[in-house]
Amino acid sequence: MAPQSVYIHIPFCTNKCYYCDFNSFVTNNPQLIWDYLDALESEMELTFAKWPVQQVKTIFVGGGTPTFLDQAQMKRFLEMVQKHLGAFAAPDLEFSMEANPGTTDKDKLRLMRDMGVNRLSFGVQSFDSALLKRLGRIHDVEQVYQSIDNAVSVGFDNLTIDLMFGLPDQTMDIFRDTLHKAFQLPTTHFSAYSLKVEENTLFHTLYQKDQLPLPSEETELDMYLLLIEEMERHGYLQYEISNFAKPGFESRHNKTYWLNEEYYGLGAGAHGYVNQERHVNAGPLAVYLQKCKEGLPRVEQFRVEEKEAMEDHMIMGLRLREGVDAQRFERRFGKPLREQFGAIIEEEVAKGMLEWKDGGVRLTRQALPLGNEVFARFLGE
Ligand SMILES: C[S@+](CC[C@H](N)C(=O)[O-])C[C@H]1O[C@@H](n2cnc3c(N)ncnc32)[C@H](O)[C@@H]1O
Ligand SMILES: C[S@@+](CC[C@H](N)C(=O)[O-])C[C@H]1O[C@@H](n2cnc3c(N)ncnc32)[C@H](O)[C@@H]1O
Ligand code: SF4
Repeated sequence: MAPQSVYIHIPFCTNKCYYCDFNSFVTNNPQLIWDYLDALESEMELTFAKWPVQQVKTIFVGGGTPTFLDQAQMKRFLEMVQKHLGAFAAPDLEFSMEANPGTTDKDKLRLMRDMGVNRLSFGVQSFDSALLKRLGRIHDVEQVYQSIDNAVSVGFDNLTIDLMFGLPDQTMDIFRDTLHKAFQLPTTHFSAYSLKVEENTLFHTLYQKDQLPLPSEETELDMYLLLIEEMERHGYLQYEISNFAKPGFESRHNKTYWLNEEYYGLGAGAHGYVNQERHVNAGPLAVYLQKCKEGLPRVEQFRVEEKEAMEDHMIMGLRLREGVDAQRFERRFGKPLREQFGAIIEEEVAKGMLEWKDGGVRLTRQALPLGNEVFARFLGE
């Protein structure tokens, strides 16, 4: 069965945020973007010729900052998506695009909506202007409201917001205020991540010099618990460690990943999972562009053997609040979940980290902040 989800990466940003190590580049050369779009189209052609699309249920355009594209570039990009995927779109296609406050005028948003985008993911991070500056974001709080107003006014009704916590000098009160402001907005979904200090970022340099005043681990945990409590109180159900949705508005694209299903991955640095093989594309722009002239832009590709697929299945699936469904596991691998992982599961159940519920196994509430420790148990056994 061909993948039913497509990820497309747009690796450009106005500025590099101080904490970010995602594959993104700052450029003021429009030609580079046009060249990138040509390369992307050649990757699409080769990919879909080799592994033909049957039906597409989700498309996710991420970055970088997809809305960094100007009106003409956005039009070219969306026409390309239409040309290669339009005929295969499921009637209830979820078509998400990341949008950064400060890069979303009404005309661009209207074009996006007219060309089929039906879900926007706003990178807001915080409703505290000082903190936004501290993060190196290009927008202030006013621009968040403006962007969301623009989106609603051109007809978007499925909006998600990314937030971050555990940020330098962020107090519980600042975070509580951010949540309070977030709940005033017409959103169906939130993602909230605790800051990870990544190598090769300004934050990492500051951290090493002891100049990054992060909240204590205890405060960070309190923020996470506050997040869960407040989301629930406002009707957003926690369906994954970092994700919350009004009922029916879970991200179907991201569920592809958590359910360990296959997806096409296109663009610089994108990863994909097609025909039982995982692959990673070249990240640096020059390499990606060059490789696309010669064929597929992949730098890594490997077949996922059954044992690894089972481990992935656990590690990804346990992120979901519904957990890993035992029947689904058995249907996919022809082997009962208890037979493959029973011993580890029972040990973790005894420790209070996992629990059986509705025919599946999932993290207990107390294990939610400690997921990584549990996931590690399923690796390389
Ligand atoms: C971690 S955020 C979550 C998005 C948002 N919170 C939502 O649910 O709509 C998504 C980011 O992960 C990265 N990403 C997702 N899928 C990817 C893929 N297949 N290949 C490469 N990067 C990917 C991209 O950088 C993208 O901006
Ligand atoms: C790759 S970004 C793309 C979204 C978009 N470019 C933006 O920043 O508005 C996806 C999300 O990952 C989160 N993120 C990025 N770097 C992070 C880090 N070092 N620690 C925690 N979350 C991070 C942010 O919430 C961000 O919105
Ligand atoms: S806008 Fe998003 S992708 Fe770009 S540098 Fe900032 S966090 Fe990273």
